[in-house]
Amino acid sequence: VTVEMKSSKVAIVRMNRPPVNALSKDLMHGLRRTICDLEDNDVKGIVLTSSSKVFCAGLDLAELLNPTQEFVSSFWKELQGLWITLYSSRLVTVAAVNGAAPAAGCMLALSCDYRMMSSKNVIGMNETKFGLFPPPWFVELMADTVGRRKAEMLLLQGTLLSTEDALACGMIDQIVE
Ligand SMILES: CCCCCCC/C=C/C(=O)SCCNC(=O)CCNC(=O)[C@H](O)C(C)(C)COP(=O)(O)OP(=O)(O)OC[C@H]1O[C@@H](n2cnc3c(N)ncnc32)[C@H](O)[C@@H]1OP(=O)(O)O
Repeated sequence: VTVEMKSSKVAIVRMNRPPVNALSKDLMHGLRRTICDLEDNDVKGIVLTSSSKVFCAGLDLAELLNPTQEFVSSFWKELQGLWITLYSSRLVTVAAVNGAAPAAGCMLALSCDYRMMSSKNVIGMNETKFGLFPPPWFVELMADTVGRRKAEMLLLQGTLLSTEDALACGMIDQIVE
């Protein structure tokens, strides 16, 4: 995770785990620590974005291949901790979605106060496409953002929306070129 101060009050927080910013346990820990440190330093707002062409590919599936019970438990704790920290942060949080944002990548964006997204990208929770279902708090985030029925349809079908369709249903707030 890298931090660039745009002024004394606004920080650009970039996920920097090539090639796709898959959320490993370490990346989630680093993100959470970064947000907490900025909160402690009188910063007012952050822009969460990526240093590569993918915003965030969601959870690191490689780390979740044949894990021990202990690892799954600590991974889950880190995931929940990151969500709680970002969602409940006192900072003004803006997601600048500058690449694909599937599954937990979408969760990060929906946990922010405002979402802008570049065109020709995709965002959504596609877990059902590979036999998983998003955790309940992912579901609630989506329902709070786009409405319950729309969320049910998107989540059941594991739909990834284009930037334009995401704007049309309110999943994002602005398209930025
Ligand atoms: C503790 C239990 C938790 C249960 C939770 C259930 C909820 C699950 C939430 C999730 O987030 S699951 C993850 C879902 N993510 C996806 O479906 C995204 C999959 N990836 C893609 O669609 C694409 O990679 C991309 C993000 C659109 C980028 O495409 P691009 O063409 O730019 O790159 P690729 O050539 O596809 O990938 C490059 C490289 O990265 C590896 N990779 C991609 N995604 C992941 C990932 N999520 N985890 C780990 N690794 C990933 C991909 O395999 C390639 O690797 P190499 O072949 O180069 O080694």
